[in-house]
Formats: sequence, C-alpha cells, structure tokens
Amino acid sequence: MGVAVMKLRNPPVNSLSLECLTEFTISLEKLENDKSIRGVILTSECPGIFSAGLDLLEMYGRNPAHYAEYWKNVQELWLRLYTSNMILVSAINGASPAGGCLLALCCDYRVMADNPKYTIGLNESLLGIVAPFWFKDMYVNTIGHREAERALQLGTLFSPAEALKVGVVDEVVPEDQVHSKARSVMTKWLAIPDHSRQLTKNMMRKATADNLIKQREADIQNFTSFISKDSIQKSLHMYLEKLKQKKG
Ligand SMILES: CC/C=C\C/C=C\C/C=C\CCC/C=C/C(=O)SCCNC(=O)CCNC(=O)[C@H](O)C(C)(C)COP(=O)(O)OP(=O)(O)OC[C@H]1O[C@@H](n2cnc3c(N)ncnc32)[C@H](O)[C@@H]1OP(=O)(O)O
Repeated sequence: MGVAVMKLRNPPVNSLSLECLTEFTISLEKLENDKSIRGVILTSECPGIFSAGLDLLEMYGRNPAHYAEYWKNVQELWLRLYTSNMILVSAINGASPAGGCLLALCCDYRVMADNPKYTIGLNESLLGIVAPFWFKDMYVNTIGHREAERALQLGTLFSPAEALKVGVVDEVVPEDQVHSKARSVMTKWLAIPDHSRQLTKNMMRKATADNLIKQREADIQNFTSFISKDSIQKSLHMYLEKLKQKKG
C-alpha cells in the first residue's frame, strides 16, 4: 500500500548521533523521492526506548566547529521530517525524551504504547539547557501555548495517559497493539487524496518551518555559543554523571 516502516536502531538508546541523524535524513530523502511511497511509520527497534533524543556526547566536550556541524544536521532532519509530503505516523514504543519527542511531534499522528515506564516530552530544562525556538513552536502548535509554557519550564516528561490528556500523543493503546494501530491509522489517512492533504499540511506547517529557514545560520551560531559556555558544559557533565549513577 506504499507504506514504509522506519525502525530506529542505534543501541543502546537510539540517541541521535551525527551519524544516525545523517543516515536518517538520507533514508527519508530516498523515501520522499520514491513515488510509490505515500506514508511512513516511524518506530524503534530498541526495546523500551523510542529515542533518547539528541546525543549528549555530540554536545559535550567537543569544539565549536563540531557543535555547528551537529546542529546543522539536527536542523536538516527536522525540516525534512516536519515538511515531509508523506503521511508520517509514529508508533512510540518506548521512552521519548527531548529530541525523541521532537521526532514524534513531526509526525501527523502519534500512537503511544500504554506503559507507564515510557515517558515523552521536551525535558531540556532538566538538563540545564533550553529547547530551541523551533522545538518550542512545534510544541505550541501541538498542545497550545499554556500547556507548552508549563511543560517546557518544568521539563515535564508525561506518562502515556498524561501525554494523551494534554495532546502530546493522539492515541494510547496496549503495547502489543502499537504497530497494528499505527497501520490502521495509516490506512485511514491514505484514503485522503494526496494533493489536498499535502496542500493542507503545507498550509498548517509552512510558517513554523519558514521561521527556522529564514534564520538557520543565526540559529547555528546561537546554539554553538550557548552549548560552548562553561556553565552549560558543566550542566551537561552533571546530567551525564547522573545517568551513570542511576545504574548504581
Ligand atoms: C534563549 C535561548 C538561548 C539559547 C538556546 C540555543 C540553543 C539551544 C540549546 C540546546 C538545545 C539542545 C536540545 C537538546 C535536545 C535533546 O534531545 S538532549 C537529550 C535529552 N535526552 C535525555 O534526557 C534522555 C537521557 N536518557 C535517559 O533518560 C535514559 O537513558 C533512557 C530513559 C533513555 C533509557 O534508560 P535506560 O534504558 O535505563 O538506559 P541508561 O540510562 O542506562 O543509558 C544507557 C547508556 O546510554 C547513555 N545515554 C542515554 N541517553 C543518552 C543521550 N541522549 N545521549 C547520549 N548518551 C545517552 C547513558 O549515559 C548510558 O551510557 P553508559 O553509561 O552505558 O556509557
């Protein structure tokens, strides 16, 4: 039926390393150019984890040129996903913090597994960093200004039930039904003529995408100088240490 399933596989936690981002973007571009493909189901092959988000090791202890290169690729993936002409449905089968949530938010429909261990949200503030304006814009577009304002400041990671209530996800289903539900949702969306759906999607998303497109270079500079600060590097160091200690 012209549907591809993209399974994220970058063990142990599907963090979006530079290599993973690049591969993701290339795969997406290939699918976009394949006229037989109308929809993509985005999911994970890592048990219990959709994606741990951006790779902290790409943003810690590197040089400004590396940060700039990394951020350019983060932007590129986001623009491709957010403005895709294809129908994107995410089957969120695990934890989905920050950049993981960003991937899901780019989709046209989000189905999440009903497992309270899995959480989703833009938790950047918990790391001592700030969600960029285009992450924020997409959050506002999805859950509204008030909910986004609160969730961004608190760095809220929502359980599936909370995520459904606030609108971060569209549907929560038993874990063993995530993929079948994503397929049935896709079938419904495929019934809509592509040209009218694509024009409508473009109308809804263009202003948000253009907001980044018109200031991509400035956004890269902003990220690079922010992430290079000693205080920010210290926060990331502490967060990484906390992740290590969690293991005991
Ligand atoms: C006015 C504004 C001004 C300026 C703004 C300008 C620019 C903006 C600036 C910055 C924007 C940055 C945006 C950032 C977005 C992000 O996505 S940051 C990443 C956020 N991710 C997280 O917080 C998730 C952290 N991880 C976890 O919570 C857990 O690992 C997990 C729930 C995903 C999985 O748990 P477990 O299964 O228990 O696995 P472990 O915790 O043991 O992890 C295994 C292994 O993996 C390492 N790891 C985990 N997450 C990441 C990651 N995101 N990147 C890199 N590595 C990660 C973890 O440390 C373990 O490593 P080892 O100890 O085994 O070496």
